[in-house]
Amino acid sequence: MSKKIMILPGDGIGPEIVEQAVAVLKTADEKFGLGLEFSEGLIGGASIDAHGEPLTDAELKKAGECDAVLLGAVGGPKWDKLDRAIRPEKGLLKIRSGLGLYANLRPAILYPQLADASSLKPEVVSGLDILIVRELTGGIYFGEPRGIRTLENGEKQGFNTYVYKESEIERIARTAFEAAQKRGGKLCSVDKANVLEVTVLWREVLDRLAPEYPDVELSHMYVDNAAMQLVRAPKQFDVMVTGNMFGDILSDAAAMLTGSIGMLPSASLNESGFGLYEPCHGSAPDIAGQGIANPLATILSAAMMLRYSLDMGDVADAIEAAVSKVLDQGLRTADIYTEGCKKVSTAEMGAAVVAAL
Ligand SMILES: NC(=O)c1ccc[n+]([C@@H]2O[C@H](COP(=O)([O-])OP(=O)(O)OC[C@H]3O[C@@H](n4cnc5c(N)ncnc54)[C@H](O)[C@@H]3O)[C@@H](O)[C@H]2O)c1
Ligand SMILES: CC(C)[C@H](C(=O)O)[C@@H](O)C(=O)O
Ligand SMILES: [Mg+2]
Repeated sequence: MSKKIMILPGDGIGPEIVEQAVAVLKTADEKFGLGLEFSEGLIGGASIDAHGEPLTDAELKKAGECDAVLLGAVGGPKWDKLDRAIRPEKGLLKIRSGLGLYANLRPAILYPQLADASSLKPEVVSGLDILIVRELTGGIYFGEPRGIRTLENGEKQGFNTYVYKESEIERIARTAFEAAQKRGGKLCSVDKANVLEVTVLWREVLDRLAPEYPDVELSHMYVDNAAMQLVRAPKQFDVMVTGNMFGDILSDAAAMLTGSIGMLPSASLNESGFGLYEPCHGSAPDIAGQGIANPLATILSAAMMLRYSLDMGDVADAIEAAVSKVLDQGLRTADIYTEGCKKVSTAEMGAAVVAAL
């Protein structure tokens, strides 16, 4: 039976990196006979330009009818001056929320070949393998009321609302506990329970569920300390679980431990295992169009797609092994380049992964 994959390249470097990931998927399809079928759609600035909105309802419906979605990135200076309701980023929030993709898995793994490219000393990061589980459809990103209002004295005030229901906390917590069971058995929940009531509730729910997972060692950490610990001694962590905004920030920090944000893939899953797969980075306007972006985070996101949504774990393993092989060959895009290696373009890196596969 064929598997329908919707491709949403988006903006900036999005189309450049997605092209390489699709080439890898097509090669895997030919080699292993996967029966993949591709369709392409618009999101972000590309959709604003074509339809006046960052994601049409028709495109959202099409995405939901596929088996999985692969996305590049959205946003860029061209659309920064638009009314905030039609910013490219709203398209991303609409697809995440519209498809119920509450569980965002962001694995930060250091490939040993990139130890020199990490921001930290090799001995601090060698063997690093962390999974950040980020709640993706709630919290301050979606809480109401929100907006910018004018006060009686004429001054403007911006406001957002940080809310989580117990049920929202419970389902992401279960995702994280189950992930910890399959990995190193350690779960660190990150909050700001010394200040924010919403995260006092977060902590309570995690503690209530903990006895159901006796094989998982649960700890709690305030987000400011967690940011510090991530760059001090990251290997103390196995699985980290946190809300939408803290997860956004901590995953970018974790990215640099692996050498570059261009190495960090992600999966965003709903209750039935349907998923959207995208690199954790953005549209990188500063390097867009130059053919130098690192496509590996997107290629690794495609591997996650095969593993989590299409039940093709063996093929995912083969793609990850191909990525490791090109790193063994010393090939590096500019962001992960270190002396003695061979600097390659986006397309050369993609072609090398295809060849290795
Ligand atoms: N998931 C997404 O679509 C997503 C994520 C983050 C930011 N954004 C959007 O992207 C735009 C730019 O945001 P930003 O500059 O804060 O973050 P960014 O992640 O786009 O870029 C941050 C830095 O990392 C570099 N970088 C990112 N990806 C890279 C790659 N694959 N290879 C090499 N270098 C890479 C960029 O060149 C830049 O210096 C904004 O409009 C933002 O809203 C989108
Ligand atoms: C572009 C933005 C809406 C998005 C987020 O904050 O979730 C991005 O930073 C990410 O990490 O995927
Ligand atoms: Mg982010």
